[in-house]
Amino acid sequence: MIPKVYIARPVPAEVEAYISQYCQCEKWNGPEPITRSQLLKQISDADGLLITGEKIDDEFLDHAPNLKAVSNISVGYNNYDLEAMKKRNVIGTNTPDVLDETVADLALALMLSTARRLPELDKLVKDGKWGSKGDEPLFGVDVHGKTLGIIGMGRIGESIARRGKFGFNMEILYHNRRRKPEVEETVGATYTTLEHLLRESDFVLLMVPYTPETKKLMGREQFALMKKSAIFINTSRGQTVDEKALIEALQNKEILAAGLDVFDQEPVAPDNPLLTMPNVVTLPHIGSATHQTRYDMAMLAAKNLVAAVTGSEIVNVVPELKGLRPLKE
Ligand SMILES: NC(=O)C1=CN([C@@H]2O[C@H](COP(=O)(O)OP(=O)(O)OC[C@H]3O[C@@H](n4cnc5c(N)ncnc54)[C@H](O)[C@@H]3O)[C@@H](O)[C@H]2O)C=CC1
Ligand SMILES: O=C(O)C(=O)CO
Repeated sequence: MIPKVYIARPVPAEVEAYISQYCQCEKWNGPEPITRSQLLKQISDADGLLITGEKIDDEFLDHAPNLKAVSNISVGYNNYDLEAMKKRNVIGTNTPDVLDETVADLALALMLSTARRLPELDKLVKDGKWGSKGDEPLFGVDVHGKTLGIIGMGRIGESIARRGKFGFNMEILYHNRRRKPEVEETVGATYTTLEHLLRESDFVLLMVPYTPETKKLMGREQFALMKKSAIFINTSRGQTVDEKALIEALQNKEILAAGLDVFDQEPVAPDNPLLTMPNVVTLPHIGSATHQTRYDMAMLAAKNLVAAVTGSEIVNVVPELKGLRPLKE
């Protein structure tokens, strides 16, 4: 039997063609992203699914009794209810490695644009107010030579650390679930406690996955430990931050500024106070969004999916679901 797969997100034609060589494909063609209720109607006979971040939980799996594999076009897989998937023997995959350098570029871009106030000053120039903001000088703060504290020294964290060290001569502190001697060796990074990192860093950058353990990892207490002159960057997931505490820390000038690619609620609510703060640079979750990298991610996700539904060796099963074998029909 040829496996049936449902492609819930737009993918390049080559990616669809690749999947079609092995599977019977259906895909979402709507102009807007597929909604959950629309997706639930499409999956009743699917063996495999290609998605980006849709929640895979008990309710979802109840609608997909044949499902063997879900392939995320993203490295983060906090959308997987791992227990629900384990219970039903549904494999989940993700797309690590191919996006590391692109996301690291974006993290540095966010650091630079927050420190040097690029969006604010870009707007000034375009509004015809070259060089003037009343009496206030248009000065920012340096990035080079400062201390960068990375929370979550994984694949992307390491790519960021290299840029900080070798591109900007920064001192790198890191906090991670486990110590990484290889990064200490290659980048000269120093492993430290979260508290020490927060106290010492000029830039605090969050690059952990979103898990029950990292939920609101940055809260009121953590922001209070940061230097008043420090900049907070979040390129992980919005839920790793207590957003209310971040807003208060900015309002109370406990920290200088923030650069955010991710938010607790996405798309971010139009009345979110972060959107009106000139010292906050906001992006619409575009860490990996270059043509090449999104192509590579989609192709990798397609290969993971095809391997999973055809019973070949799958490259990127997420660690918590390794060892599952799809039930044979
Ligand atoms: N903004 C964006 O567009 C993107 C965001 N991401 C997010 O970044 C995350 C990280 O991606 P990778 O570097 O590929 O993952 P990774 O698994 O290689 O690295 C994550 C690191 O965080 C550490 N960690 C986990 N829990 C921790 C805790 N409680 N305290 C301290 N350290 C902890 C792990 O030990 C690991 O070293 C993804 O899970 C995703 O949520 C990833 C890509 C793009
Ligand atoms: O891959 C991820 O986890 C993202 O957030 C988008 O690339």
